[in-house]
Amino acid sequence: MATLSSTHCRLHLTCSFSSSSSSSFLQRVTFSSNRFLHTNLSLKSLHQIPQQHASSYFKLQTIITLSAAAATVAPVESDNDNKGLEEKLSSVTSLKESLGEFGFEKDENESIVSVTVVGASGDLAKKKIFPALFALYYEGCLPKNFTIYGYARSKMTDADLRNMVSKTLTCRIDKRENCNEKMDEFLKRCFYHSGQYDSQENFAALDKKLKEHEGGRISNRLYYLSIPPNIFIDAVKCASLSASSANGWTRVIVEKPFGRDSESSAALTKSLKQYLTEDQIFRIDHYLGKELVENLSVLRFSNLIFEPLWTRQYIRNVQLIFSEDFGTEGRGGYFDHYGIIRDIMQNHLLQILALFAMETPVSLDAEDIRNEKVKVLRSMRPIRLEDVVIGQYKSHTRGGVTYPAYTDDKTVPNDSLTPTFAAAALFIDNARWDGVPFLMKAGKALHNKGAEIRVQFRHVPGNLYNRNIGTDLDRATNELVIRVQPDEAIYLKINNKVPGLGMRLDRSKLNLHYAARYSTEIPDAYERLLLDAIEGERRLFIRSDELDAAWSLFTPVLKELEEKRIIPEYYPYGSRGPVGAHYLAARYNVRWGDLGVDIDQ
Ligand SMILES: NC(=O)C1=CN([C@@H]2O[C@H](COP(=O)(O)OP(=O)(O)OC[C@H]3O[C@@H](n4cnc5c(N)ncnc54)[C@H](OP(=O)(O)O)[C@@H]3O)[C@@H](O)[C@H]2O)C=CC1
Ligand SMILES: O=C1O[C@H](COP(=O)(O)O)[C@@H](O)[C@H](O)[C@H]1O
Repeated sequence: MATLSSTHCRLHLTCSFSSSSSSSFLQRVTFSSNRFLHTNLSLKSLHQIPQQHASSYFKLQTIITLSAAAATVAPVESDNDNKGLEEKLSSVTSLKESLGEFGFEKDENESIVSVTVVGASGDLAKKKIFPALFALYYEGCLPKNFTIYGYARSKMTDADLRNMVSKTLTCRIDKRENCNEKMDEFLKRCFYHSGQYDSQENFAALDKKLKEHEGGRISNRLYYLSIPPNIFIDAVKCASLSASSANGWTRVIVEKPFGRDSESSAALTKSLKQYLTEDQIFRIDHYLGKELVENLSVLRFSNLIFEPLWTRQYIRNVQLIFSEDFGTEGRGGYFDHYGIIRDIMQNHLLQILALFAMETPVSLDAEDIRNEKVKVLRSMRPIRLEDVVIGQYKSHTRGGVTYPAYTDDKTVPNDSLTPTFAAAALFIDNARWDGVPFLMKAGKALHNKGAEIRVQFRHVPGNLYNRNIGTDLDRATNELVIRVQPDEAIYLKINNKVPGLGMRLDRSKLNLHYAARYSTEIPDAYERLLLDAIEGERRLFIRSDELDAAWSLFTPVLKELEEKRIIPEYYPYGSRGPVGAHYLAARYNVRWGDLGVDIDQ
């Protein structure tokens, strides 16, 4: 038995080989990474892997490389085994040849990945995309051959772009070894091309430059649309018609908003599909790239103690909470057209809800997971207007500082009714979740910044310790908190005996505090998602039917709010938001978990 293992960035792969001639060459390939948790592939089944399973060329290539190496080093124990070795080598050869069937290249040196950031002069590109690409480069996660292009209308030279990007690379790893050296290497791979978003000619000029870098190798091209939504289609059309890869893949990351209701979203999808196939479209929801959101399924499906409790029998309510302690500063123009329900709830919080509530997927494959999420979304009860509370922040003076009202933003109309806060009660009408309120709350200009999932469990029936707990049984229910950000943590509130001779109970936490438990830094969501897009992994991107289901849920209530011109409840900048959110929760016998005094220990 020979065992080999290898690491390629996030991939950990072990091949186990049998030296017995009677068994097939590749007894087992144990393929483990943070997404392929455990997959056994036989040599035969390897030929049958659908392309979406073998989600990146790197993974297959690693198998091939290791297979070849293992065949060479496999211990030869008898004459029979010599014959076995010949078979092994011929299998490896045919395996290598079969790469073509998967559409993957044979050698990393023969291909190159170009990432073009469309809208490179903008806020998101500077704040998130370039730093994420650098972090991936620093960690050795980008392919050996890669080029990064910035594309926008602004007139800039390569040097200007590098200068602009270098200012943003004060990223999480800037204090680490060789950071400056790595930054210089990275910046040398960054280039700029100025052009209009609706000019095929300008994109053709980009194509020419990309080809020069590609130098005849297999070209794989990723476009990141970091531009306002009204120009998505122009840019996709031009990139697709004038600057697609001729011999490799072309993928496009599309930023939200994906429309503002069912109709506009369907129209956007239809237009995108004039130029791209669904497989080429990577609709990003960066919350899916956050570490603790990614961990949700692991927590649930790999711990026996959670999954049996994940049902209406034990869970009283689930809360999905997002808050920011700043307003729409600088983004009022965009925000006023969308509002907090479209900005946060319809996408980020709903995606978390779907992941939280889905049934066990058949596998960790992207399609299996997305199938389960769609089922949840399609089982949701239409949202009633009376189950929604909206608010808008008003000016507030504290400690001598005056904080602006939402409508003080010059790009926002004075009479805007756009909600900057919303709370809603949602229900999933299926066997698992029947009657369990899923409460969402999202707001800007609140007293703190954070995102968390709170799971409140039912009371202990016939609790022996009721007398010790007192009258407020709600305070004694268990609560599981998944703090997505900041200061990532997962903790479970339990009742515990205070040490001593008496019988006094208190509430304590079983606390998995990431900063204390793990020394590794948590990667930014954009790093994970960019890497996934490069590797062709679609699990964390939104499929078009998911998007349709999400809009079907929210569009009617959004329309009703707008048609009836519902006045938002005004709340002071920096406060805890409108009191209406408490009444909404109380209607379902729920108390927002983030408002109580949390336990420190
Ligand atoms: N910023 C953020 O935090 C987030 C942004 N997003 C989404 O990402 C995308 C990009 O966001 P962001 O970087 O903030 O956007 P910007 O407003 O900064 O726009 C990006 C670039 O697009 C070009 N541009 C801007 N307005 C127009 C216009 N009307 N017509 C043509 N070109 C224009 C500009 O480049 P030039 O003039 O050089 O061509 C600008 O630098 C948007 O879809 C946004 O909704 C999503 C989540 C968070
Ligand atoms: O998509 C968006 O997300 C940000 C919040 O993202 P986070 O990762 O910083 O929590 C929000 O500010 C913005 O309005 C919204 O468009």
